[in-house]
Amino acid sequence: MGNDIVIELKGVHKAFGSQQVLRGVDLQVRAGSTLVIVGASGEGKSVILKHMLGLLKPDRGGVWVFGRDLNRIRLRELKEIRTQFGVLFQNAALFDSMTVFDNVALPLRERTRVAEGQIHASVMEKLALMDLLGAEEKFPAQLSGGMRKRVGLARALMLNPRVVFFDEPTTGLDVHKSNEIYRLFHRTQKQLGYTAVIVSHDVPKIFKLADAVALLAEGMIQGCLSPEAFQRAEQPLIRAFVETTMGPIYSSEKEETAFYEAF
Ligand SMILES: Nc1ncnc2c1ncn2[C@@H]1O[C@H](COP(=O)(O)OP(=O)(O)OP(=O)(O)O)[C@@H](O)[C@H]1O
Repeated sequence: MGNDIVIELKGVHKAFGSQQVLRGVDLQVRAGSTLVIVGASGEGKSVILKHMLGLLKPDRGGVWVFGRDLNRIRLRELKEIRTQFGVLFQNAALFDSMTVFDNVALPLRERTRVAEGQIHASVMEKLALMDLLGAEEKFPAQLSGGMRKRVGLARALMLNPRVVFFDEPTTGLDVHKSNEIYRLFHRTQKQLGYTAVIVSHDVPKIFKLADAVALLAEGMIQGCLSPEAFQRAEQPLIRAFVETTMGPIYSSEKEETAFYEAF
């Protein structure tokens, strides 16, 4: 594994009962890059993320994170690796009974011995980064969907992770709010320099942010290419995916303008 590869899957097979989901997935994630995994619903994109996070074990094949074989490490080491991960899943998974401040402070309180004074400073810094100052005493139910995702992103970035995983981060948001999430993603990635692995249906928008796009189909990665190469690829399954998803690229000129203005 080269020094600049932070995560690698080699020949990963995974079945649930009689359902064979992954049939030999090979994939590499480069340090500091943004990898976007695309593919039809139910193909196993989230299953790939769960292997990277060490939440699922392959039936066959292996997963290496920061050069370490997840099949050969102890739980303590896996937990140590996970402290360098940030995760933003579809529902943002906030605790409803906790304020925004406490939700964002949680990783520091649970996983570190940082003093409350420093926690306050760190939380306020992340809230400012997400344009959330003033919302710290609110509860999740009092927030809009877009704000909830931003709180989730603030929390995911709290421990300054080396890798951040996004599983369909804009599900349920309108165009404006999903552009806002991608704008904040772009800004924080530049500032903090993390590696990003994103599962998304926001094609073709996501191509603007990706360094590499990987198509999962028939249980395998059919190609992991730059967005430009992906859109020109001759490989029949990639071609078919591009043709069905790229259709009319933007539904309106207004939407296109709004997207570009967001950067
Ligand atoms: N823990 C599990 N037990 C049994 N089946 C599972 C489990 N996790 C995933 N699956 C099955 O694996 C398949 C792939 O699921 P996955 O959620 O990875 O798809 P996906 O590509 O992320 O889909 P979507 O784009 O709709 O989110 C599905 O058929 C799902 O039901």
